[in-house]
Amino acid sequence: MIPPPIQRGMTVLNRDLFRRDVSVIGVRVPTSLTAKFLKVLNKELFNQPKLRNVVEDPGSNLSKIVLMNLNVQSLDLSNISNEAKDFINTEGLGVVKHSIELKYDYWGVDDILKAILPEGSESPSSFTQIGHIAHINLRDEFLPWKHIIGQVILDKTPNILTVVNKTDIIDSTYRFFKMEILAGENNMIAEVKESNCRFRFDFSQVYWNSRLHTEHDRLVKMFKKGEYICDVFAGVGPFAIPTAKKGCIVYANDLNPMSYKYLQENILLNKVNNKIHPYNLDGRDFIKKAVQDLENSLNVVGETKASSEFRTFNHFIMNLPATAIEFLDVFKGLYKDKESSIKNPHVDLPMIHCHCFSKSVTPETEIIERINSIITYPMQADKFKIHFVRKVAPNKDMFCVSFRLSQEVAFANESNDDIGVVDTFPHKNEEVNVFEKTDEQNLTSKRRKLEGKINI
Ligand SMILES: C[S@@+](CC[C@H](N)C(=O)[O-])C[C@H]1O[C@@H](n2cnc3c(N)ncnc32)[C@H](O)[C@@H]1O
Repeated sequence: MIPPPIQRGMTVLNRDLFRRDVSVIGVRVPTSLTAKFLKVLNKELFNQPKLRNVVEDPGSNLSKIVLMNLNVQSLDLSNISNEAKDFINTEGLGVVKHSIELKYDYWGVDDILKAILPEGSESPSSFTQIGHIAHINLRDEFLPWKHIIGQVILDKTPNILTVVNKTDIIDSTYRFFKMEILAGENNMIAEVKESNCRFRFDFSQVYWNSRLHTEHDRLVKMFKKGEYICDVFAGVGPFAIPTAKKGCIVYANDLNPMSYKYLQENILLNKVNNKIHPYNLDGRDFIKKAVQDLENSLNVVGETKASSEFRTFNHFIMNLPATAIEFLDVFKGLYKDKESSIKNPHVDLPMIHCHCFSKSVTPETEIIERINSIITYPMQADKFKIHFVRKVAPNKDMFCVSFRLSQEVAFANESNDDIGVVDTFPHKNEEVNVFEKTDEQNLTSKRRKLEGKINI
């Protein structure tokens, strides 16, 4: 690939400085002979990405110019193959100089950034796409060029209207990242499609991670139509909504008022309002309330009364990996009032799917120890199924531990009211640093092209 002109020291993107006139040697060939001549040429051909080997001849409409490789620099064609030379001589073809003007549009993100950033830098061009938003995580060394990097990604990526830099500062409660807009529209309301459902949310105020797609699908697949599912840390609904769509009854909760707002919106968007009960509570309060609400609702429809069989959730989902294990104490004595009806061999206590991080070299042992110390009625290691979800940092992995709530824990003679509501983490609302819109016209035309595509 012909590189763009080097522009070290550029701090504001000037696209006009990315012009390059490339001088190419060409052979003027009658149109009728062009195909034959091309067969003779091999290594001699121009062969540059996105550029033609054969161009119009400005001097005649009866002939074409066949462009030679950039190694061929002299009109005497000294370094081309004998076969090609013979063809040219036999047919009496003329040799000309041809000029090609390359502009900013010709090069890709990496080419442009390599020309601007300090020599030897790895191009920081990789990003994750959330709807129309590209988010990158720039290393400190690239921060002086952050707006240029954002603008080049914006210019060269179809469907992207906003580029943000996601910093490592995470809201400790609601788990969303502080981010700043580097280029494009100040519009953080993303729409994405996952598991055949639509999700709309403000990416600067709620948690969303497309890398969890497989984990969302894995658990959703596990649930059977008609089961009762309790999603304790539901976010904007990536477990809850597909689960409801497959015919489960879902109780879904998130403490972040913005997640709750978009969870409700997504429930409507996906037409599952008769299947999901949304809550905006702390996880502990929610678990107690959801268990009670489900029981009341079953009583209303006569299910529990009609049979002496106890019914409750089939599954709890607890995806708050930083602290979910600490919430497991709420299950101690959660069903102690139901002991007589539940101690029926045909009744299963719920499965709990609790996400967590581990930095241990023996994560299984470490995780089980942590869970057992919280539930205080230790369970054997073989009662836990531990699934590796993903690597989140070089020495930190995310797991999902699945286990069935034990009778010892469920009927423990402890009042889980004593546990109280623990606000484990102070809430820190980071402000999103918003920059001026850039290249309004480009964006408007891009948006027009995108219209109809975004509404998935
Ligand atoms: C890691 S996110 C998971 C969201 C969603 N389940 C997913 O898979 O994308 C954890 C969620 O828990 C919520 N959260 C944090 N602390 C909470 C608490 N004490 N009670 C309920 N929700 C909480 C956060 O707002 C966040 O949306």
